[in-house]
Amino acid sequence: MELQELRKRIDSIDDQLLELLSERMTYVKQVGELKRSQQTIIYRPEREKQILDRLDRQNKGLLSRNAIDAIFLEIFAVARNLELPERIAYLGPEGSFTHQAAESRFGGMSEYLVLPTIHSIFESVETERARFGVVPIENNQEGVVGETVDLLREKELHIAAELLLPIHFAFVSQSDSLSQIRRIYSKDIAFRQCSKFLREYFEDQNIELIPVESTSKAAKLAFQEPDSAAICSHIAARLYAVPVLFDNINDSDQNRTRFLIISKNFQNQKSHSDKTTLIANLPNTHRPGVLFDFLKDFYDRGINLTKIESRPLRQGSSFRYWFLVEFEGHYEDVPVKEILDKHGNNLKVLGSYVRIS
Ligand SMILES: O=C(O)C(=O)Cc1ccccc1
Repeated sequence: MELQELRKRIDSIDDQLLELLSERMTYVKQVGELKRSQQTIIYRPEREKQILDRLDRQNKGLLSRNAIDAIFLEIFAVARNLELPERIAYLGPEGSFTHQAAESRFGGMSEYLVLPTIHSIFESVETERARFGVVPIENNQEGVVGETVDLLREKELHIAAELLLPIHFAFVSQSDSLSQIRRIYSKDIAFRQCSKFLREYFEDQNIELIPVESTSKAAKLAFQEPDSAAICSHIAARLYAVPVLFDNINDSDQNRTRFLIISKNFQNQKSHSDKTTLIANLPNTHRPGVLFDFLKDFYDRGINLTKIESRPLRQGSSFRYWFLVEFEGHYEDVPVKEILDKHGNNLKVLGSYVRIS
């Protein structure tokens, strides 16, 4: 086919796409009207997952699952924003990994509130300055982000969804030579994920590792201070114009971070693959078998635990703990309900949401 003819066909498909997208939007609007009359929420991650799974099964063309997800997540976000503009808070400045995570789910059309700390993200969602907040919760090499886990217990918020992001770190600096570098800025969890690199290049040198609130803030500082460096994303390096000296310096190339989307008063309907997160503050944990008895309730009902993390209760000088527990299933499932009823006030459910593998 001639180039001109190919372009003509592409233009014609674009026209059809536009028309179909407009038609889709009229139906979304009608759903929105029905929902408003029922007082329900417009963001439905479990419904979006259902649509994406169905499209993936239908797909016989050239698009990969990732491509389908990227296109349709953007369509969903645009539709939600036309219905009801949504503001999303994330850990900034721009170019942080949390920024990437937020955009991957909420697209280019949402309004973003860029905040300096994880704590301020929780606060903005609590006070409803933002409808949703995106926070990192754990890394598959390094474990949990303590600040996020502790805030989940302190604040009365819910988990609407989870998402996973591959993480690749770059080492960036204005300096031409490593010997001129005096300080390295990054987020605490990022230093730990690049420990081999830091040992290999900087063990013998007198270099300060300075933890800051985010890797993108680190990149900004590295731009301002030529005798410093930062560990950050490629995107942050480009955004703040700091040259990349080493790429992919993470200890593991399978490095992934899990993020949560938090919201106030959010409840998901059941999907076919849900996960639930709860906080267990069990009484008498100094006695033998208390945790065992609790976990046995899950075992007896065939519920698969995916995570248990103990965190200090911070009660006086004691060494006592509460637990963040995650498992497969939805809080409306009968076996899960039985456990919730049995342990009543000792458990706080943070949410059931679509499980991402
Ligand atoms: O500092 C950032 O860029 C963040 O968004 C937090 C973070 C840091 C390292 C890995 C994943 C998330």
